[in-house]
Amino acid sequence: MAEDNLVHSHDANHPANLICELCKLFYSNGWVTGTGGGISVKDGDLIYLAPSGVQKERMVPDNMFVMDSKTKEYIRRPQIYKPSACTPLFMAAYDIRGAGACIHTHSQNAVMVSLLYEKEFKIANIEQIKALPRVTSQGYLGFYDTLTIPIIENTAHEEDLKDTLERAILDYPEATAVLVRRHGIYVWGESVWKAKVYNEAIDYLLELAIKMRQCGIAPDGAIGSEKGALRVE
Ligand SMILES: CSCCC(=O)C(=O)COP(=O)(O)O
Ligand SMILES: [Zn+2]
Repeated sequence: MAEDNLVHSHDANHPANLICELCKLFYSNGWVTGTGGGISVKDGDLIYLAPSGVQKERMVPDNMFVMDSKTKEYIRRPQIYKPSACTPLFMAAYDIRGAGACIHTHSQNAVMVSLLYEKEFKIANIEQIKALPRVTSQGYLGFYDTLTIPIIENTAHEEDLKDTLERAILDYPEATAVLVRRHGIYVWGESVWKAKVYNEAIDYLLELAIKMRQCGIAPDGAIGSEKGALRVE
């Protein structure tokens, strides 16, 4: 294919190589098993997308789709595959937030939290929150800040999440992620590495919140509110 030079590179940081490397890592964390989930990367005007319905940990750069972000047309399109069903959702993060990469996982922590909370997930006063951006202003959240992630309802088909995901992105300008009930999470960032770190930090906080609730501790409670829960004096 004439456009193969768009995905063939010896540079480990080339988007086509990064998508394959990161999907292996995400697979080992249980985030993209059974073909679900994935990652898209934007490089200048080019958007790199994985194929749909494939084992994400076994992909090679040659499998990648490349879209022109301005015309929204594919300039590389492997014939034996369809592009990821997450493409319209990744586009929402690029078009509305100017993201540099967007990750979708089927993390069980994300699914579990979506079952425990109604409209939004909140957690406060935990050190790991400091890995997450303020988004509407420079810098990162502080230890005493509250992280809020909206939750949208799932749909029968991934692409049909587009309108509600876009609504949530607009309604929660400080969010860098959206949870999808009974499904997983979308996390984006200014660059591929920031998106990766945000996704890791959020998953840590989701897992922690589940454990806190199991112990009767409110994840968004004030410091000291845990004293009534379990503490043995
Ligand atoms: C078991 S995967 C169901 C579809 C889905 O939720 C998903 O994330 C698949 O994305 P793909 O990139 O394979 O179209
Ligand atoms: Zn999915």
